[in-house]
Amino acid sequence: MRIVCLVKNNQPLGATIKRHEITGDITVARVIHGGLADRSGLLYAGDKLVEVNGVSVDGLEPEQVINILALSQGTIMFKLIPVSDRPVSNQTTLYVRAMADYWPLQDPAIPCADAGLPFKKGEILQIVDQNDALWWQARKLSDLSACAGLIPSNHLLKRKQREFWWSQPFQPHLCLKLQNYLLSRANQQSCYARCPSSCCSTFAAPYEEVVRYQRHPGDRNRLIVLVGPAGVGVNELRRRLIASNPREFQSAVPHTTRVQKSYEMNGREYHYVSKETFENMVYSHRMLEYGEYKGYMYGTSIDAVRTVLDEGKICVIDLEPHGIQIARTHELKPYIIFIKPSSISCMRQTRKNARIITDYYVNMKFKEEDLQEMEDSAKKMEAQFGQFFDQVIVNDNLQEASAQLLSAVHHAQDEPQWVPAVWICSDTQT
Ligand SMILES: Nc1ncnc2c1ncn2[C@@H]1O[C@H](COP(=O)(O)OP(=O)(O)OP(=O)(O)O)[C@@H](O)[C@H]1O
Repeated sequence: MRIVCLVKNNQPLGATIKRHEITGDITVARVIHGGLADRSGLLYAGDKLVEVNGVSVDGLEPEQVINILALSQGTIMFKLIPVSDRPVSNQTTLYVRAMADYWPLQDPAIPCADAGLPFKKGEILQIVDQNDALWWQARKLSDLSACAGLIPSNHLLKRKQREFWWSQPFQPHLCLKLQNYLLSRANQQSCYARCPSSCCSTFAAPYEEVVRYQRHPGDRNRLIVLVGPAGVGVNELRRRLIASNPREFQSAVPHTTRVQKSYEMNGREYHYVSKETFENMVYSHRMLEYGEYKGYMYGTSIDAVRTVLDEGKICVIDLEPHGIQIARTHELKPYIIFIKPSSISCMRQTRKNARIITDYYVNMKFKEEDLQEMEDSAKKMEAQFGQFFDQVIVNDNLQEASAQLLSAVHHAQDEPQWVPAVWICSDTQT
């Protein structure tokens, strides 16, 4: 038997308790890393509680013991039987990117909601304890000095996603996308990204292991991918970036099956290929995205991106969000920048003289519904793909957005970044 005294001082105890399934004893279920109990070094997972502040826990429910603990101020005295085999901590710290949001206060299954760590998709988490198959302990990268919190394990979060998915009304999944090889993404016909499992990624891993990556000056540049709703200014920003220094920045030359015009040069405006060649490229997964317009195929190939990168330049392309997963490879190491519209009231001012290309009109003024559609589409993109965005630029003032883009592109090449561990650890492409 051991007596343990902890001074609470309005902070949580930093431990959870449970009833042992076989013996019915109240035991310490887990000690939260960095919390009061952990820092004291006096409480361990598996310790059997006998008394709390002189009250026997025999026959009490865990909730009743928690109530006693919650009401205690100042010093808490535990009488306990120490666990015979203290867990040896041989865990390696792991960093992951959250691919889903998590709100502990809305999760009835969490052992202690107050000990939960809420997070949003895209946030980097430091996993400090995976001893429990269902509940891991983690900190946010943005607050590593804080005490850890409980998060659902990979397995558990996946199960939750699956349950949530089944509880939703059926919605047919369309992998149809708009495109911009010709005039505009807004006037496109059918266009497709290769549809990997990610496109139907309802059950994709909820956490992605990441590592810190610093590109060496001799390495290839990272591919820069711009994503945004039609009309937001992706093309304008890309054009301005390339025009600012064409020796440094370049776009990938698309492929097409349409006939070359007299003033065009093969490999400059497009790579002109036969339908058969184009289809072969699609089937051999060499297209990042492709589409059909007026009976001809258009697409951006991985080879075209590689050509730019091999010249030592920074390749800047725009992709529909469904194409992000295809571009996310060990070879291309894409840095994804989301171009976000500013508020509708701001756009009414800034887009007064701007022109949009629609299904029927080229160079048409933005109407109120175009701005609304842009805002709605941006929200959907963020909700579905926000976890992949390395940077978000609000395109309000064009000059400022261009300057931010330039700085983001250099940041991507020169500063250390969190990237998927498989890009670095594996020799194979992912
Ligand atoms: N910040 C801005 N302020 C004012 N006008 C802008 C701004 N950003 C873009 N524009 C203008 O808005 C129009 C649409 O931009 P852009 O063609 O780049 O859109 P997009 O995102 O590429 O969409 P799409 O592929 O449908 O054309 C263009 O006339 C462009 O000059």
